[in-house]
Amino acid sequence: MTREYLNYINGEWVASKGNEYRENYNPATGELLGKATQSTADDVSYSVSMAKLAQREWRNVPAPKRGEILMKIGDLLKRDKERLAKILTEEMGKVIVEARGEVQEAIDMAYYMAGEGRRLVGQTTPSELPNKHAMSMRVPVGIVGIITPWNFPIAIASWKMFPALVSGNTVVWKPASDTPALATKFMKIIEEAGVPKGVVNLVHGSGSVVGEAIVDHPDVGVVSFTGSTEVGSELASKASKKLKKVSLEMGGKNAIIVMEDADIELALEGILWSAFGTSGQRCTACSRLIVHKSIKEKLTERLVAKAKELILGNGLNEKVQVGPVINENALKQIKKYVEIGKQEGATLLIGGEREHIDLLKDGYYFQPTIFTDVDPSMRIFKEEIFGPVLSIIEVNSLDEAIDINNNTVYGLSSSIYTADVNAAFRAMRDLQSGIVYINAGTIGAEIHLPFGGMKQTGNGHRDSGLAALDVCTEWKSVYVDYSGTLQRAQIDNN
Ligand SMILES: NC(=O)C1=CN([C@@H]2O[C@H](COP(=O)(O)OP(=O)(O)OC[C@H]3O[C@@H](n4cnc5c(N)ncnc54)[C@H](OP(=O)(O)O)[C@@H]3O)[C@@H](O)[C@H]2O)C=CC1
Ligand SMILES: O=C(O)CCC(=O)C(=O)O
Repeated sequence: MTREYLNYINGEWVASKGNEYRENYNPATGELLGKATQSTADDVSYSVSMAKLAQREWRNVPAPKRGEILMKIGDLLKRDKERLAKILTEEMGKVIVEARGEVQEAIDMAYYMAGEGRRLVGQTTPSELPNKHAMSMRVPVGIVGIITPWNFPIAIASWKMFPALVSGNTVVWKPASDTPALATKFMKIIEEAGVPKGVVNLVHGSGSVVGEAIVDHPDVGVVSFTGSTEVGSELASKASKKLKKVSLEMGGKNAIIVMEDADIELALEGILWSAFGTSGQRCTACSRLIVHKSIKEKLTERLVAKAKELILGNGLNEKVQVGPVINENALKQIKKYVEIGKQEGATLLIGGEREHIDLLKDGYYFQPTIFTDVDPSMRIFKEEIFGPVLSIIEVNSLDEAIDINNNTVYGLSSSIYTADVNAAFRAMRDLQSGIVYINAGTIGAEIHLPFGGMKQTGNGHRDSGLAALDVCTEWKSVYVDYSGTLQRAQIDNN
């Protein structure tokens, strides 16, 4: 029997009245997994009204109690970690070990934000006047609209949802159309943890209907989005006309720099997993390798040999290292860029084709692909491909490497391999990206630090870490005058 994924609105599992469904498939095998209800703008409107009602009480639940509920969510995610990881691999394709790692991020985020329930610190300051108290506190914005992508379907949702909940907001969440099964299982855990009805609402459906309705709704105070630059910038311009707060986390064209004094074995591992892990479908994936001329040949040779040995296949098999890409469109998009690279004059060293695996004929596999002789004017150097495609660029100095790293409209993650502490500190200072790694690849962010990028990767906001609270709260400054007399600051009596 085909599984049905329903909306969860005001504590009830319901299908959209529109009565339309979208099927979801296992990208490793082509197997039909289930079908998700396709919601309408009316469903969004109903969920927003329920979220609004629920927020009246939720905002007054003491924050430590809200934190306890998040703690419970963390416990349940931990209990069901293996089941969640399996659903994630089946639906999205990433290999099981990465899926476990992603679920762990949601667990970590739940516990981290649970602790925030006992902090949520504001400031107290001296007043200019006698017998007057001055302080500031965070207050919830109200309703947070969350729109998430398929590549990290539970981690990114947790980065956005848990800060919103602990600070007293309610949520309307639209997951990606390609990952409704995991969203449903996540929502069931939230329900089981005792989150009151209406506090988190899940609405399945397309970006153009459900996503836009969330952005358009006047009662949604914040929209937190991760996905493509095209959709993010479009959505932001609409929302900003309504003076909404928008947090955007979008593309990347991340680079690893390898200097002549680097530990080559270490660098090879970092490059391999940053470029080909998750089939290159991370916004932090490394798609540009900037190598010092003196070691380029040796590094390239070793890298190609290692990439050839990667085992492609169904990520449920523990031995598999690279799973499929998300769908047929992704395959086409990646192949298109391979052809562009060839036409632009880059040299294809390995890969470049769809991979057909005997027993997995309907899976969407793409070979790990490496280009060399790439220059910064090429589209494969500049544009996000979101697949297992790496471009190698040769440099003569650290200055040149940093310039090339920064020569992109994006600014998410950068890395440098070097044994020179001076070079490491210069890179830390000068690389224009929200995340910098020294002697590690471009992937593997931890939840207690801010996650996000500079330039066109985002709009200045961050997921994760304490910075995530800034997205879903406002600052309120409060003055308490207990002098019993009329006193006014900033009136000069002298
Ligand atoms: N920075 C990152 O982490 C990510 C970047 N990307 C980039 O985006 C590209 C495309 O991936 P994709 O997942 O399709 O990204 P999209 O930007 O299309 O989708 C991200 C989310 O936004 C929704 N959405 C789509 N259109 C609208 C709209 N008009 N208004 C509101 N919400 C909308 C999607 O819904 P639906 O699923 O229904 O279309 C999904 O939930 C990738 O190739 C990659 O370059 C993708 C994923 C993550
Ligand atoms: O690799 C990471 O650090 C996180 C990646 C991620 O969240 C993304 O690609 O969307």
